[in-house]
Amino acid sequence: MAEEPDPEAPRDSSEWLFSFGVIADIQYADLEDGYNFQRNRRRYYRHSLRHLQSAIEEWNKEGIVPCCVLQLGDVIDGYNAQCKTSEKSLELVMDAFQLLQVPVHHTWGNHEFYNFSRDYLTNSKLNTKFLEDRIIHHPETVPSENYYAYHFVPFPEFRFILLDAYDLSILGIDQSSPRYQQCLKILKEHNPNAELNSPQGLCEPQFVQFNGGFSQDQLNWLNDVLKFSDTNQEKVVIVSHIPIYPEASDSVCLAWNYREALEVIWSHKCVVCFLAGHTHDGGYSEDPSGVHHVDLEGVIETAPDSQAFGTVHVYSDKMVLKGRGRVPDRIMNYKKELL
Ligand SMILES: Nc1ccn([C@@H]2O[C@H](COP(=O)(O)OP(=O)(O)OC[C@H](O)CO)[C@@H](O)[C@H]2O)c(=O)n1
Repeated sequence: MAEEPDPEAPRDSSEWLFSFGVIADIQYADLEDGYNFQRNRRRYYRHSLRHLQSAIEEWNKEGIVPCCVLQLGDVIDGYNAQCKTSEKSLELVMDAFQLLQVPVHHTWGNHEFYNFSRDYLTNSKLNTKFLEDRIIHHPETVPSENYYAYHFVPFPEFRFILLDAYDLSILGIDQSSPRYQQCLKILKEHNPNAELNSPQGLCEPQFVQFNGGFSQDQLNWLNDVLKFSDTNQEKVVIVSHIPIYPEASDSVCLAWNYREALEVIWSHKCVVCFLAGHTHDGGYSEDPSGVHHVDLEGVIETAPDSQAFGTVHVYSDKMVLKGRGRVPDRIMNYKKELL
């Protein structure tokens, strides 16, 4: 287990344990290049599939293949819905993932809901809940079926938790449902704009339609899993499409109730890092409690001559993100309570 995965990495006394891959915001569509809403970032809809394929080739070729890949959401672009190519595009992306030698854990982002209903996603290949681990005699750590979240153990004493950042959202749900009405009420209470995607003039600019949040039910479940991890000296990685820490994201691209999620996380010692996508520009910050927040650079806004993915090497005292192309390297030391 002590073999060094990266021959160029500085050698130190820490022991390498395992590695995993990360990739975000592929947003594939068979379309010419376009731009983001502000028209200041180019989007490479067609080339994003090539970027994914080359990431998979590189992961498969790594000396020690990562144990799994975390796909941080927005796998195909919302334009597919307008072009009626949602299923075809999803199939192409899934065919690419099929070539990966290890399991992929899929997170759901806003573009999943532009293309598919929640019910459709639940029955699709983007539902990787079958990869979850159950903790015997701890029913409180079993997630509800009302949201798409689960946890798994890729390596002894490490628990990964996938969160559903659109658990509170008006995307992907039937407009006649009580849940839709409840979420629309929350959104409108914080956003008086006629265009609910617009953050203009908001004191809490994250309250836009293309974001979402975590229900109390999901936060209670997260709290119970983290309590178990604390008790059992586990180290935890949390994965969500939407970021929750303002210093690592722009103020618009945060989860509606990011403060509540932070409160839960900060009441436990076990969390090492929070990995998210959504912002496309990327970001990083270590919060005052020592949790590392990484917002991964999005594939969709990555020029053909660059790349956007990474491999996280997990050691006994830290995690090291080795980024490719636009994704910078990050060293995430464990808090002293975890050593
Ligand atoms: N200020 C804005 C921003 C966006 N919109 C509209 O909202 C929809 C989603 O936007 P889009 O940029 O496609 O969402 P992404 O998930 O790709 O990116 C998230 C962040 O924007 C990245 O910085 C779309 O219909 C936009 O037109 C808006 O109305 N006002």
